[in-house]
Formats: sequence, structure tokens, C-alpha cells
Amino acid sequence: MREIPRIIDNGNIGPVNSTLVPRYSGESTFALLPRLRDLETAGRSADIKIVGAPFDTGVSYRPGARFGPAHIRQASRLLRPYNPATDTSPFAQVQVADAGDMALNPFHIEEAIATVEHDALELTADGASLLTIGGDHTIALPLLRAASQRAGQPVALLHFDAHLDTWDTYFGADYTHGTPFRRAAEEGLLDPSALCHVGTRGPVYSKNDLDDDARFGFGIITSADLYYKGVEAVVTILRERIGDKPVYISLDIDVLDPAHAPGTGTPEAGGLTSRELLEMLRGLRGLNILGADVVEVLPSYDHAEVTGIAAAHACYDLLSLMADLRAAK
Ligand SMILES: N=C(N)NCCCC(=O)O
Ligand SMILES: [Zn+2]
Ligand SMILES: [Zn+2]
Repeated sequence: MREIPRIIDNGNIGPVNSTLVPRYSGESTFALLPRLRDLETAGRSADIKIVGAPFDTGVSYRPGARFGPAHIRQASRLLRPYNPATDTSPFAQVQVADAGDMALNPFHIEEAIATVEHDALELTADGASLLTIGGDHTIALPLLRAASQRAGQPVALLHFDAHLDTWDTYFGADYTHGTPFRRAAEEGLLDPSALCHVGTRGPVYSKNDLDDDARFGFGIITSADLYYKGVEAVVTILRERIGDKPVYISLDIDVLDPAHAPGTGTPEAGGLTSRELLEMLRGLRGLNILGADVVEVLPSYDHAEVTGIAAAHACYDLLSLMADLRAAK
């Protein structure tokens, strides 16, 4: 068979050229980007790596996020190399590659968490930036451990989610998808002066949940705040809060309204549109982004790839921010 033609721009090996090869055929890597393994075999490395974390042992309601990485990759086949919203070509600015999936033990949460931390550190040992596609939100804890270790300091956090995820325990378990940011705060991974949830909504267990959350230092822009203030005003607030601190972005796809992301584990009514989310992400240009994740995508509850497409586009705009930052350095 003939060699698959890729787009090579600015010396970087990009996606399969989908004007020459049907984009629905062949291996499913994120945005049809090259595999990290193949780049490394050719003696090259990547500036930004995308890795899957297929894991959903930490969920409290619908299971299925273990199939999220494959679904996001499949939905990302239609992405194109130039991003008009930011006037950037992320896959030409820097080398981006798909590192495949971590091998996470579904029967042992602590072991899976340790593997995520280990693999994230290994993938970033050469200075690369990491975008992780989940997987349930449990994985944000080891990803934050790795990010703050790399940064050598507690990190700022922008957390897009319907939920706080600063709850304490479920069934006595410390490590679940509802508890990663409480554990991260307890472990000293977070800079309490630069933390914000965005898109929060829906009932919680008690008013105390909000008091605990504020005690860890989190600010909250609820979904209703965004509706009343608008994207631009919210972006200004977020930029002021984060400043130039190294920031990790954790994006639970349930931040979107179930109309925009039905395929998720703990859906809540009254959420963001995908347009609002993408516009907010674009407003974060220039922030010192250490790494990011997009989690909680469940193909079994998705329809017509609605959630997969939203997640793939959120990943694309996160990659655009990360690539632009690295290219400017
Ligand atoms: N991280 C996500 N998606 N959800 C957390 C919800 C935890 C709960 O069942 O209360
Ligand atoms: Zn959530
Ligand atoms: Zn979450």
C-alpha cells in the first residue's frame, strides 16, 4: 500500500492530508495526527502530546467514560489544520502527536492513579506539554500531581465543570470523580489564590459543600453568572484571577448543557452551550498553561457524536492555546 500523505508545515509532521486520503479511513489518532511512537522511531520528539486515560472506576452514576478517549479521537477526524478563531495553525506552530492510551487497572483505583501520575511525568520529562483525554474526573488528581511537580510549585487551576468535585468521600472512598480537587488541595498541589470553577450548577449535598469549597480558595463562576455577565466579562475575571501563574485547565464535558453534551456520566440541566465554552477557551490566550484534560465523555449515552464533537473541538482550542504559547517562547 502507498505511504499515507501527511501535511508537513513549518517542518512539523501534521495530520493525514484529508484532501488525499479519506478522513474516515485508517487509524484513529487525535485529529489524524502522527503517533508519538512513529515520530520517536524516526528520531523525533513532540512539543505537545495527547494521551488517552481510559478509566471510569471512580464514577458515582453512569459508567462508560473508559470509552471516552476512543470516542473523542473518532469525533476529531473532521478537525482541520487552521484555526480561524485564533488565526493559528497549532500543528504547524509546534510538533503535536498522539501518545496513545495509558494502561490503567480498572480493578484498583489507587494503582490506576499511580499509573496516570507516572505516565504523565514520563511523557513530560522532555519538556513536552500534555493534553489528557479521559476517562472520569478521578484522573485530574494524578495529573495535577504531575503538573505541580513539573512546575516545582502549587499551580493555578481553571476548572470547567457542572460540579465542584471538592467533595470528601463516597462510600468512604477518598479517590473518586467527585473528590479530585479536595485531595489536590489537601496535598498542597493548588495555589489557593488562583483557583476557579466555571459553569457550576445544580443541587449539592448541603450548603457546607460550598463553604468547604471556598475554604480551599476556589472562586465560582456559575453557569447562571455566565449567562448574566457574558463570556467577555467572565474571561476578564478569569484572567485577573490567574494572572501569569502556571495554570492547569481541567474540563469536565458536563460543563456543557446536556443538550450540547448528552454523553456524560452526571448530567445537570442549565449548562453552557458549546459556543460559550469555545469562546471562553479562546479568551484564555497567552495564559501560562501547563497542561489540560478533557474528561467525562461517555459514548454510550451520546447521540450523533454530539458530545464527542464538542469534546474534540474543546481539545482543539486547548491545543491551539498550548501551541501558541510554546511557539511564542
Ligand atoms: N465529576 C463529575 N462528573 N461528577 C461528580 C459528581 C459526583 C456526585 O455524584 O455527586
Ligand atoms: Zn462534572
Ligand atoms: Zn467533574
